[in-house]
Amino acid sequence: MKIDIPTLLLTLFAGFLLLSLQLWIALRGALRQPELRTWAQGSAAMLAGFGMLFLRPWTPLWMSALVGNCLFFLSISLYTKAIFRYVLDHPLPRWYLPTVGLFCIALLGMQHWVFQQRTAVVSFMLALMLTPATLLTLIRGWGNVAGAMRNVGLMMGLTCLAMYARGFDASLRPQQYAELMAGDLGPGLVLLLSFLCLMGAGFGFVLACFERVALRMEELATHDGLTGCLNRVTTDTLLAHTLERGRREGSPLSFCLLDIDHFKCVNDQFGHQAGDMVLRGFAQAVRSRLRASDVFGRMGGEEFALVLPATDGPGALRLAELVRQTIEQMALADEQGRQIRVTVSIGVVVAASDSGLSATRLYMLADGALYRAKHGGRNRVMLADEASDALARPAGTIEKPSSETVAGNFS
Ligand SMILES: Nc1nc2c(ncn2[C@@H]2O[C@H](COP(=O)(O)OP(=O)(O)OP(=O)(O)O)[C@@H](O)[C@H]2O)c(=O)[nH]1
Repeated sequence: MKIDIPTLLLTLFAGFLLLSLQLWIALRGALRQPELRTWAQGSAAMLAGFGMLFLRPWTPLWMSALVGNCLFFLSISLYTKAIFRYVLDHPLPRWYLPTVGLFCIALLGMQHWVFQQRTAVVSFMLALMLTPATLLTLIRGWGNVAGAMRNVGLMMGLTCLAMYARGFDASLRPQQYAELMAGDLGPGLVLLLSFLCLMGAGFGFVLACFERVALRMEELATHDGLTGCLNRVTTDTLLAHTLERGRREGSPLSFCLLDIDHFKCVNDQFGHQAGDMVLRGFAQAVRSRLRASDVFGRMGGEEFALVLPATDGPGALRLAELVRQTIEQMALADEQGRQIRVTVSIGVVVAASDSGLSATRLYMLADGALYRAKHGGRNRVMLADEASDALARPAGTIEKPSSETVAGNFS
């Protein structure tokens, strides 16, 4: 059974036209991502390549074979560039474009070869050009980036396999590829499969870009952009959730409020950017002391919170003290190399599984303990006391003991 090659080319042309249209729509919408733009350019080149091949009966051979294949090479290069950007955030490897250039020059020398030989070599060239991006997507992109990239990797892998297969088949059974406008069923299907998979990779890439945007938006909605900690809303939600869960499972929960001491002085003395750097360093240092199940959130400004599931009083106090010491020992430097040191005050509250304390009440108690820690000289950990910390401190009532000098915090 024979397959009519122009029909096949027309089908692929229509498919890539649809893909280009999708990409164009995606690019005009909220998805203005450079990688997607590069992929769209690749698809436009692919479309033009198919156009050239389709026009083969009516154009000189050099135009369809040379220009058409060069357009395919350009298209694969652009796809590869998009993948490298997406997965590694790197440009193309230095050797890549010179190699493609060599392939284009080789095409010039192949103009007088018989069709079968050219088919074999061009198939190998296309497969080789696609291999780095395929391997990159399968190896590096598999676990690290959006799940849709797995589909892209699989589709590109199938394209590569189909193109290598076509190359080998055309070398071993050249008679099957003798006719320009009609192919045997097997080779025709392999050709169709290779480009359909490439088209599938394109749709997968659009999805992967959407998925990455969605992940970023989710990250922005739940995390603090400066420190990478959870934001207040998420921390509050997780506190209520963990409290309820502890109650059901009969395990205690501890909640800590952490407030960097004299943080205003850091901003005043070293500048706001250094202040931001301290907040990031602080978050990183605290995080290094936590278990995976602990919740660490930024409640606003220089105030942070820890939700410690299945942690009793001694455990929470031990961790809080460890955090306090870690921050006390943390040495950061601003851009001019000036050393910045900060300390932290921590209020801790423990909710036994049968305590009936609400999340709001826990927050008030921890805040009261934090107030006592500040009032008692800062750089210390205080455990909440239901009797004395029953009422949250009025806002802005932390007094700086007169014996304390701000400069003592810095060196
Ligand atoms: N650099 C920087 N500063 C911030 C940020 N958020 C809040 N601040 C500053 O943090 C400071 C908090 O000051 P205060 O509430 O007086 O507290 P403090 O100076 O740490 O004093 P105590 O808590 O009493 O030890 C203010 O100067 C805020 O402008 C931020 O994201 N970046």
